[in-house]
Amino acid sequence: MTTAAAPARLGTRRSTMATTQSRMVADLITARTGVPIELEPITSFGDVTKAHLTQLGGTGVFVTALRDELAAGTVDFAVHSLKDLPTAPADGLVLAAIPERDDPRDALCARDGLKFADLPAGATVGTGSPRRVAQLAALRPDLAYVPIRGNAETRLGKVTSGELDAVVLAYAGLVRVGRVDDVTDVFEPEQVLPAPGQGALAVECRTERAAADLGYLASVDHAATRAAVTAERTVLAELEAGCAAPVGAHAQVLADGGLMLRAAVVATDGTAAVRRARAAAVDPDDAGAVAAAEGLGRALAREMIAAGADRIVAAAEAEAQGARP
Ligand SMILES: NCc1[nH]cc(CCC(=O)O)c1CC(=O)O
Repeated sequence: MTTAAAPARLGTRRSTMATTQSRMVADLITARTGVPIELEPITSFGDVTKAHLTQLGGTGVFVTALRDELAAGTVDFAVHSLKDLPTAPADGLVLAAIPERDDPRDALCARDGLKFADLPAGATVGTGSPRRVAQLAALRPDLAYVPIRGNAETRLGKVTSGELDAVVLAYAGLVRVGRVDDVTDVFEPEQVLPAPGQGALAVECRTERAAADLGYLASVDHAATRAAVTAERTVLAELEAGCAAPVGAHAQVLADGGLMLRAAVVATDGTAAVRRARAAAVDPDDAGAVAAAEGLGRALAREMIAAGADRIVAAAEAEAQGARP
């Protein structure tokens, strides 16, 4: 139980990006509610293993350790990168707040200030994301895509050391670790659709506490972000795809209050793709906004499945299974 005097305990992974984003959320909560918060660093299996992400079954590994501490009551709430959260809800836990998202786009960090179009044929591009490889290979099949692991600093080091010509990372993550100056190009969603929920954070706590002593977490929820990421993640869920699947999705609240959702499923070799877009009248401030966003995501996913998207997802998952020891 958190007393009025004792600071609330916020569970966070130890990486620079995780602690920075947790501190961002903690400061926002304190600014809006006056509640003092202290960060409790937690080590996840994903942080200590050298295995490739696809061999670990996706980014769920980063999440499990934080959720164990929430269930045990050793921390009061946790901050995750939303895109790392499995779409299936966790028993006894709830996303009490989804703060306003940062820039969701993917970014290129290349040597010599090079833009994507200027990379020479055969240039090496490092990424651990099948979603990025699939979409980049469709744009530039003449480049060599190299699987990489590690935090943002480790990945950027492969470019400065000359091991790779470029790496691709999320713009939001680069901002949070103070490395936005390494960005040499940014991919618009029309070129490379981000991961569902990319750039957004999620504040998670035990369900019964969200409506009780942790009710103040709702103070940092951002309705337009919640509607957008709900639509994006519903596409992923409906496709029965994991966080490591070659699925991109991005939703935007339109000026007229509608919600425009775009999604793509692209074969990891860039040869086959299903891309669709659909809009719906979703007012983020309306009580039914989340349900309407789910309906939009479900409808778009079913349209994509009818065009063969599930077969591309299944092939990619089989390929990833084949890569796991
Ligand atoms: N698992 C890696 C991860 N999880 C969230 C982000 C980016 C930050 C965000 O999406 O909030 C990253 C790094 C990356 O994709 O470059």
